[in-house]
Amino acid sequence: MHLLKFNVENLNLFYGELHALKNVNMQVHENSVMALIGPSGCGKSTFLRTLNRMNDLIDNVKITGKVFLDNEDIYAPNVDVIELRKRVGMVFQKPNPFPMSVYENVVYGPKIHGIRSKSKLDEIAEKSLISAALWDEVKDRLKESALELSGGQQQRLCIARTLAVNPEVILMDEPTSALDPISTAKIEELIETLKERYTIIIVTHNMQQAGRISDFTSFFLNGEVIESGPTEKLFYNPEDKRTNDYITGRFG
Ligand SMILES: Nc1ncnc2c1ncn2[C@@H]1O[C@H](COP(=O)(O)OP(=O)(O)OP(=O)(O)O)[C@@H](O)[C@H]1O
Repeated sequence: MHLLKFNVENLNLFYGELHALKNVNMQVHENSVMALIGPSGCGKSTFLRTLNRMNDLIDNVKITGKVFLDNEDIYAPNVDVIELRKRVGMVFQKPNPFPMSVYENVVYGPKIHGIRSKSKLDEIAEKSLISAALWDEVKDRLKESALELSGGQQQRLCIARTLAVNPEVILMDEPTSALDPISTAKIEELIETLKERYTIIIVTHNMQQAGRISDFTSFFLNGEVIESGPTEKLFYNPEDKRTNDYITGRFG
């Protein structure tokens, strides 16, 4: 069994009066893919954002409980949130490249983190684009605006941008929901190779996708984790009737 990357204990999150995450407990293993599924509004994205403290940016949020990353509580007072977000990168639903060149998108993070050497930045750009399965398509277009790439290419560019700062975990919030089936298949293939080096946690509305790409799945409902475990078990032999009802399409 892989080492534990995240260990979440009794996590609660409130947006003002709204109790959006209720006593969530979860363990995520290193070099695995965890899918978060559940109907709209059940707290999947909120939970994902607690793992790199993106909710800190939202007003009026209160969080209790613990989130351990490699046994360190990421909500402890001495935690450097910038460093945390470098270790735990994020890819969003809509590809959001910066309005700059393909190359500048990828080296943006490394530059902010102080890397100045052109040859080093070139190396990072090439390596990250290769890892994001985009290099062959853009190696002659590095100076072009990222906004000229197709949607699927833009999303792989966003993945390359995340990889460029050397993360340990990649959070993905419905990364293929805005993409066509071919681009989706490319991202799914990519996730399969990325998990050899990274831990991946992905929100998806697409149950087939969860079945194809994840090792573990957690089913959320109304802010609670109803069931969490190996994907095959959750899909073919769920313990909770609500899980069964959801995966067989009875609601959501
Ligand atoms: N910034 C916010 N401020 C206040 N309430 C919020 C905020 N973000 C989310 N919520 C509320 O928290 C609950 C959980 O939302 P969340 O986006 O985490 O669910 P989700 O399962 O990811 O939904 P979806 O699948 O539709 O993206 C919802 O009731 C939502 O309206």
